[in-house]
Amino acid sequence: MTEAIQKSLRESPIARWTAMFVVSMSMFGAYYFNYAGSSVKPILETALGWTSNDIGLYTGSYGWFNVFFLMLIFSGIILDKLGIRVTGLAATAFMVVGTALNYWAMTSLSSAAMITLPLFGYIKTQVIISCLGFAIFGVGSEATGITLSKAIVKWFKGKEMALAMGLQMSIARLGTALALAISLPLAIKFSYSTPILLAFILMLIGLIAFITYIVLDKKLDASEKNLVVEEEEPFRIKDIISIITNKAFWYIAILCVLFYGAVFPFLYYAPDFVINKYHVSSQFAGFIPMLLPFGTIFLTPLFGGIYDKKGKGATIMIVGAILLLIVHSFLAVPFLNYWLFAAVMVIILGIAFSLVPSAMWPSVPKIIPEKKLGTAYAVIFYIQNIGLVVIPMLLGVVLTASNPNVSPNKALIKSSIEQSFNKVLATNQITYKPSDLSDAIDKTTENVVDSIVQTTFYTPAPQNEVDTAALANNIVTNNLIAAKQLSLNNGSKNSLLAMGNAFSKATYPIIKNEKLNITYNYENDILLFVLLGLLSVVVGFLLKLEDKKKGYGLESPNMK
Ligand SMILES: C[C@H](NC(=O)[C@@H](N)CCCCN)C(=O)O
Repeated sequence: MTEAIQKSLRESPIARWTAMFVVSMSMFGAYYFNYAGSSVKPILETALGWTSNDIGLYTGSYGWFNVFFLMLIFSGIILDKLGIRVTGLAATAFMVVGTALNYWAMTSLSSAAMITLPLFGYIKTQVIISCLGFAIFGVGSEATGITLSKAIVKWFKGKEMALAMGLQMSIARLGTALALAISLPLAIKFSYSTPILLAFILMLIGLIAFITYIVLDKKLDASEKNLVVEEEEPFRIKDIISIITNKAFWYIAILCVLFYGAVFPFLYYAPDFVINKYHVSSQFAGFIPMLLPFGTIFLTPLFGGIYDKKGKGATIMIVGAILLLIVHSFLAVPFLNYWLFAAVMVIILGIAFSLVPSAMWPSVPKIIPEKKLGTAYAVIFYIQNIGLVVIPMLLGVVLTASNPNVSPNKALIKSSIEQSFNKVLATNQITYKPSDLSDAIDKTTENVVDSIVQTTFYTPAPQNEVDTAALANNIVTNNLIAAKQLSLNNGSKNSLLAMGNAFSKATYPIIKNEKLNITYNYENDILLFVLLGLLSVVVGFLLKLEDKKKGYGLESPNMK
C-alpha cells in the first residue's frame, strides 16, 4: 500500500481548506438573504404596501418551523443519524425552495389579495406565502449551519479547527455585509424584488457548492477506509439524554442565548437608538451599527487562530462577555452622548462579537463526542432561536412601557380614518355591515399607528399634537384618493379591509414627509442588555469552573 493511500485527506492542507471554503459558500448566501429582506423594508412598504406588522411577521417567520415545529432539533438528529452529505444536501435544497417560493410570492401574487387564516386573521396572501418561503429557507439555513460546523470538525479536529470555524463565520458575515451594502441600492435601481432574485442565485450557488463538497467528503472517507480510526458507536436517540444532562453543554447554550440576545436585537434597535441618544442624523444612523459585522469578518478568524495555538477558550469567552457588559454599561450612561463614543462602543462590541463565537463553537466538540455533535449544535441553535424571538419582544414591551407619552395620538388617527371611510362609503353609496366597518377601521388604525412608530425610527423632529393632527389631515385627503383608485363597488368586509390597506399604504409617504418625532428613551432597554451582559460573564466563569472540574480542555490548544 502506498503512503498516499494510507494518509487521510485531512492531512492535506489544500484539501481541507478547499473543503472549508466550498462548504462555507452555502452560508454566504444564507446570511445574505437573512438580512436582504429587512434592508429593503422601506421599498416593500411603498412598492407592495406591506405594513410594519407585515414586515415584522415576515422577518420573524424565519424561525417558525425551527422553533414551533422543532425542525431544528430534527435537523440535528437527522445530521447525526444520516450524516453530513444527506443533511447538507437537503438543507441547501430547502434554502433554494424557500427562497424561490418567497420570490414567486413577491413578484407573482397580487399585493391586494387577502385571505383569512386561523391564528393570523385577515392577512395579505402575498405576505403569508412569502413568510412560508422564508420559514422554509430558515429550516434550511439553520440546518446548513449545524451541518457546516460538523463538517469542519470532521476535517479539522486536532488541527486549525477554530481558525476554520472563524473563517467560515467570516464568509457568512461577508454575506451579511453584502446585504447591508447593496440590497437597498439594488432595489432602488432595479426593483424591490432584485435583492431576492440575487438571494435565489446565491442559494443555487450554495447548492452547487455543497454538491462539490460531497465529492470531497466522499474522497475523505475513501482516504480513511484503510486507516485505523477509532470506530464510534452510531448515534442513538438516547444520546440526547447524555447531551442535555451535561452541565458544560448547558453553560455554552445559556451563554449563547444571552450573548447573541444582547447583540442581534441591539443591532435591530441601534439605528433608532443612535438617532435618539447620540443625535446622529437619520441618514447616517445605519452606518454606526454597520461597523459591527464588518469588524467581525477580520477578527473572528484571528481569535480562532489564537484559540487553536494557545488555547484559553473559556477565557476568550469570558473576555468577550466582559467587553459586552462594558459596552452596554457605557451606552447606558446618560451624559455620554457624543456620536463618536457610540461608534467606538460598537467597534468594541464587534471585538466581543468576534471573541465569543470564535471560542464558543469550536469548544462544543471538546465537550460532546463527534457522533452527537449535530444534535448538540441543533439544541444550542434552538435555544438561541427562542431567545431571538423572546428578547426583541421583551425589548419592545420595555420600550413601550418606558415611553408612555410618545405614542402617536391613536384616537385622533382613528377618527380621521373613520372620516375617510365614511366619506368614501357615502360618496359611492356603498352599503356595509357596521361591525365590518368598525373592524376595518380598527385594523387600519393599528397599521397606521404601527407604521408611524416604525417610520419615525428614521425621521426624528420635535413631536407635538399639531404634527399628529397635520398627519391625520393628510391621511384623510390622500386616502380618499387611494380608496377611489381601488374602484370600490361593494361593502363586503374584504373590500372594507382592502380599502384600509390602501389607506395605510398611502400613509407611508405622508408619514415620511411629516417628520414626526417620537423620541424614545432607550435607557431601560439598554439596562436589559447590561443584565444580559452581566449574566453572560457569570455563565462564562461557571463554564470555566466546570471545565476545570471535568477536564474538557477548553483552555488547551486545539492543535496537537
Ligand atoms: C455561527 C453562528 N450562527 C448562528 O448563530 C446561527 N443560528 C445563525 C444565526 C443567523 C442570524 N441571523 C453565528 O452566526 O455566529
